[in-house]
Amino acid sequence: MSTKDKVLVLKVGGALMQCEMGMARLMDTAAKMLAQGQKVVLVHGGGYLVDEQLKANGMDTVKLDGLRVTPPEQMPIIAGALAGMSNKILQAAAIKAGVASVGMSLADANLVDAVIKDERLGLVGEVSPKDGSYINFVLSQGWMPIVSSIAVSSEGQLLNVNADQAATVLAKLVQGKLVLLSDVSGVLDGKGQLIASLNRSEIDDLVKLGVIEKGMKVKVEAALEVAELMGQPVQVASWRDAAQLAALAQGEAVGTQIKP
Ligand SMILES: Nc1ncnc2c1ncn2[C@@H]1O[C@H](COP(=O)(O)OP(=O)(O)O)[C@@H](O)[C@H]1O
Ligand SMILES: CC(=O)N[C@@H](CCC(=O)OP(=O)(O)O)C(=O)O
Repeated sequence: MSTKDKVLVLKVGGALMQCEMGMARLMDTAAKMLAQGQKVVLVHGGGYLVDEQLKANGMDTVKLDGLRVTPPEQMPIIAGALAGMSNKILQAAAIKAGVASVGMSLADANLVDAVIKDERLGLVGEVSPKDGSYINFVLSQGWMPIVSSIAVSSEGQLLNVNADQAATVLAKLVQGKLVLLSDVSGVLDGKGQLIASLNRSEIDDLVKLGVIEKGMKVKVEAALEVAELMGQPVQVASWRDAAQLAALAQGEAVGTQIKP
């Protein structure tokens, strides 16, 4: 299978939804890729919107090791911000760029199995791939799935899944190529310089030193899991950087390569 035959699983972080220009550029890039026959799954976060909505409802944000502690009373607001607001803002940007999309979440069509990850985190989900038939059907129609990281357990409980982890599961489900786009150009070293590539032992060292922390720690660990499982590099780059997006559309390596 050539690289282009592989589905591209593109994950964007929540800061994108606050940047009209960033969304327009990203969707133009997606439109170009689709026109070239490249299948794209867009997975999104929305952490900033969740923070805003919790605040507007008088609730606090607590994070543990980059993951949001999710008490039951926050779940409706979190689901609304991610599966509702963020998902539809991105669909609107897609439509504006001429991209036909299907807005969905991890709860759709048996995509994943979801369980509570760790009682200390409340309603945070851990997901594993289950059934790719619906997402593959959507891709076969030339539509772009836009997927939020809200899942539902077999007991019918809504669960909040970190969006980088959601992207890894979808990459496994469609055997795709994973690119994680954030608001930084990649993984940065202690001096703020872009690191071109990282393997497990280098990541462990930088985590121990506290250079890679919070959301970036979750991200590189998610990337490493897919890189090792699928024997291919995962890229961490930025949706803000027009040059990186243009290179991505050409199938070039961008940002930091997380290598098996
Ligand atoms: N070594 C690092 N290099 C780059 N960013 C880092 C690093 N360590 C921590 N970060 C933080 O991680 C953030 C990206 O993670 P996160 O906020 O979860 O992004 P997203 O919402 O795009 O998934 C950066 O904006 C930065 O604040
Ligand atoms: C469990 C957990 O942390 N869930 C995340 C889901 C959204 C997300 O990951 O958004 P970004 O990609 O913008 O960071 C949250 O509630 O913020």
